[in-house]
Amino acid sequence: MIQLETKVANFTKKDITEKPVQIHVDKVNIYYGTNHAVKDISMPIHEKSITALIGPSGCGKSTFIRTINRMNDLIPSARCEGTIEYKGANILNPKIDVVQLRKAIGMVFQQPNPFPKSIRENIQLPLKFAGVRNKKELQEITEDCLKYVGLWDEVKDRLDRSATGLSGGQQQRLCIARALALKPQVILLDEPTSALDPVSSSKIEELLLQLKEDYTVVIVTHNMQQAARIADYTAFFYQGELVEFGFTSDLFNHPEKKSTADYISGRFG
Ligand SMILES: Nc1ncnc2c1ncn2[C@@H]1O[C@H](COP(=O)(O)OP(=O)(O)OP(=O)(O)O)[C@@H](O)[C@H]1O
Repeated sequence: MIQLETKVANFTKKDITEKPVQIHVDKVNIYYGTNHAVKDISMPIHEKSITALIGPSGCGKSTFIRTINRMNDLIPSARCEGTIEYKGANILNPKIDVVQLRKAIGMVFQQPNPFPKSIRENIQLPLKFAGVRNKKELQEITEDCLKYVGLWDEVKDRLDRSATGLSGGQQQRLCIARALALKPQVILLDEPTSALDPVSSSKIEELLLQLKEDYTVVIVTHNMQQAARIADYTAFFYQGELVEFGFTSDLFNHPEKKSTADYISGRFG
């Protein structure tokens, strides 16, 4: 049992109004060929909350988060078993409409990956692909999403310039805006700030706290202070297993497992 000196989160357990579970993960196993990368994971993902996935390199965090919107389908050797129940269906069912799934469950990656197109096209191309044709509607959604991520004032005069001319932090906020344009319910973020400077990272953290008012957020992070600052729930992964899951304040202040305590106190990882 360890006590961190720093205040790990700006809430206590009793301040959280626990939201309903939106995604039920049950006995999920993921393999790359014979490598059993994720082992028998079961956990809830609560709606309009931030759930952080932490753990040392190679413990399966990215593999697991990618499975929630079937991004692992793109890896030929990947195979997944178990149930991830969302809206009454199993996300892992091969018959599920993956395009619809990825609209509902968007993803943002470690390296900002805007399309090498204009800022406007970054928001509007996925919308056009999804069938939105009305110019006024396209313009409104573009403005709303860029405002939501706090980018509108910075880019409104250069919407037709290349997105690759933006700073890393701006690009990452654009990628979040692009995901929001498709009106998702859930946003998955795989180490969204690890390639950014501290000021840009802090803006993204503020944005994530704002996002959870309207969206369910799942984030992989190597930065334990970040998990402690923003997450309502934290899951500690180690060697492919989910060692501990709980309220962030409990997990950081009163970890139940020795390996959790060792990891969050920096004794390994
Ligand atoms: N595309 C892939 N093909 C084959 N094996 C993979 C692939 N991606 C990950 N793995 C393997 O799956 C296991 C878990 O890796 P994963 O990247 O999910 O861990 P992680 O916790 O996200 O690590 P990191 O924090 O370094 O990103 C590792 O053994 C890794 O080598």
